[in-house]
Amino acid sequence: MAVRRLLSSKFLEKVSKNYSQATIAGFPSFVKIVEVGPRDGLQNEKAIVPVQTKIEFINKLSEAGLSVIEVTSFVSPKWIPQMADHTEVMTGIKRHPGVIYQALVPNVKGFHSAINAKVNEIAIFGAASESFSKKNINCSIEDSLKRFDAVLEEAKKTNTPVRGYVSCVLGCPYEGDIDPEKVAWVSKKMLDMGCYEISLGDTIGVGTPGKMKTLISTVSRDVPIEKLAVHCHDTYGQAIANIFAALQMGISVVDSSVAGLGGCPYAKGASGNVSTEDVVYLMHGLSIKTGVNIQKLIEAGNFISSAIGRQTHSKVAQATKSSL
Ligand SMILES: CC(C)(COP(=O)([O-])OP(=O)([O-])OC[C@H]1O[C@@H](n2cnc3c(N)ncnc32)[C@H](O)[C@@H]1OP(=O)([O-])[O-])[C@@H](O)C(=O)NCCC(=O)NCCSC(=O)C[C@@](C)(O)CC(=O)[O-]
Repeated sequence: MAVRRLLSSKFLEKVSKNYSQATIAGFPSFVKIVEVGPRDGLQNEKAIVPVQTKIEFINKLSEAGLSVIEVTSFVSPKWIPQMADHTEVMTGIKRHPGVIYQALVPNVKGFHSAINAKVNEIAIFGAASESFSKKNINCSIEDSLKRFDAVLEEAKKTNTPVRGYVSCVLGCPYEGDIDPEKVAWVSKKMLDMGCYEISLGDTIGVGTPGKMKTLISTVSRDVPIEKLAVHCHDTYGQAIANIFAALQMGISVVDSSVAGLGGCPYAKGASGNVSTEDVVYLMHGLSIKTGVNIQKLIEAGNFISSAIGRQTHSKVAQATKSSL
């Protein structure tokens, strides 16, 4: 009975209300969550998710109070068929004031399509591993940087903010360990091109907290800590621990995917991102503000999980369900 009470939604509310208390020393007072579920979460789904389902899903995420939502990607439909409906989805969603609706863009062609669909921001995506770069975007790291430079030049003309992703920061499915210095080098290049934020992607979720701390201390010598974000997949169950370690290092931007959806089609075996519900629960438990309503977030996660016929990977959503 006591356990059921602990897991009840009232308990969730209580944890969420904790964040009105004083911030715990050493942690940020606010963490920006970048919700990547509609893009990273769905891109790997074999069955095409109907446009209306995606739109309803994104509208629910907006209602949950997320301030940044990665809606889709303007990539080649031959490479990622699930994102071929990018324009319909981007133009079909209800825009909430103050919410940034972002999309992934690999090249200038994608940039123009994204701008025509009225994205607020774009994200370019590179890697710290040569092999992964070739598999994912069909070019070397050096060539990818030239492509990104061209995108950044276009973005300046329209004052479009650009975020940068670096994949394989804690390991690569093809090369194994990746030198943190290489991650720092690619991150600095993207920053110098004009990216306002660099998201460090543990694409295959192999990192552990000690490695995360070494990575952040290396990269933050070249990129200011306030411009860094972490993007953790949960393949080995380390994502929440890695995010906690990142917070201790001063990180205050975290990418996550509601219901723990996702995986990269060019990183075999990689599971979904850390679930947003679990991240929000962690933050609120640490008295860190997120602006997210956890109940509405869980509803959005349950909605998409049932629409695509999958169990949620969020421990918080599972606990809430089992207590009902
Ligand atoms: C980069 C390319 C395009 C190069 O692909 P390519 O084949 O080398 O490109 P291309 O320039 O030779 O063009 C080939 C065809 O694609 C078309 N094309 C070319 N560009 C576009 C575009 N923007 N939109 C629509 N169509 C496009 C182009 O028009 C042409 O069409 P065709 O003449 O054959 O009919 C391709 O490799 C690609 O689209 N890759 C995307 C891969 C991807 O989306 N991966 C998943 C996202 S990354 C990720 O998940 C990791 C992350 C970000 O979450 C962080 C982490 O976890 O680590």
